[in-house]
Amino acid sequence: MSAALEARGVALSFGETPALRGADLIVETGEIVAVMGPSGSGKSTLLHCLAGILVPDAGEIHALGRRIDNLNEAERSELRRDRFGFVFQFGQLVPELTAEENVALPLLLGGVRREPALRRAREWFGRLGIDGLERRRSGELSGGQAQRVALARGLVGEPAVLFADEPTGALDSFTGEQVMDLLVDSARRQGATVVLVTHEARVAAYADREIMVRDGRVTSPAVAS
Ligand SMILES: Nc1ncnc2c1ncn2[C@@H]1O[C@H](COP(=O)(O)OP(=O)(O)OP(=O)(O)O)[C@@H](O)[C@H]1O
Repeated sequence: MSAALEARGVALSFGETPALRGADLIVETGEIVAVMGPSGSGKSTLLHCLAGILVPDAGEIHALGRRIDNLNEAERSELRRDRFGFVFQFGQLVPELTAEENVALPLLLGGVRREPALRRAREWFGRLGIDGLERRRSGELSGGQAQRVALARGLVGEPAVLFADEPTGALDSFTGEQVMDLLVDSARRQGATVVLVTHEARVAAYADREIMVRDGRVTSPAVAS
């Protein structure tokens, strides 16, 4: 296996608050890694650094065979748009858009024309068990339905890496497990690498490997054994 993502000695502070203090991590291609650890330990900050959203103060980030921490904002934004997918805790759908437009959004931003983008978006509704909801707006969806729409949006562009930050955090346990089943199944089907931040052991159990972040460092195990 080759590495999809690597953090080397990554440090980042928010003002006086150190969030990461020398985090090391290697995620292999196609691997599903759960990032666990106490509240405030730096899990989300690590995900944001690996995804090129935040730039570390020190250390290096490598993604998909290139160093990314020294790219400029436009280059990182292009990388995120073209190669990464994202799912967040509260779905963060655009309320003015229909569900299918939300799913199509990464394709539209990537330059795909509206009709083919919507066609590809619609394919996901059957796949994720939410057909019939294509024209609804986010205010007309249940939490579980909205999170499936968000998952479809994260995967529609066939990203090399899916970043999921507490994707089930706002869901009851049954709905959360349904969303995790779909996330893992779809990611494996696409061969996507997944970085999953969660504080729930039940959710982490879906991953190939669990890593622990404490006080801004990866304490166990930073590399697949
Ligand atoms: N935008 C920000 N501005 C200031 N401090 C921040 C910011 N984001 C994170 N921090 C601080 O950085 C540290 C790490 O935060 P981070 O969100 O990465 O932790 P976490 O492990 O994901 O926590 P949780 O499980 O509670 O979401 C915390 O001390 C947090 O307060």
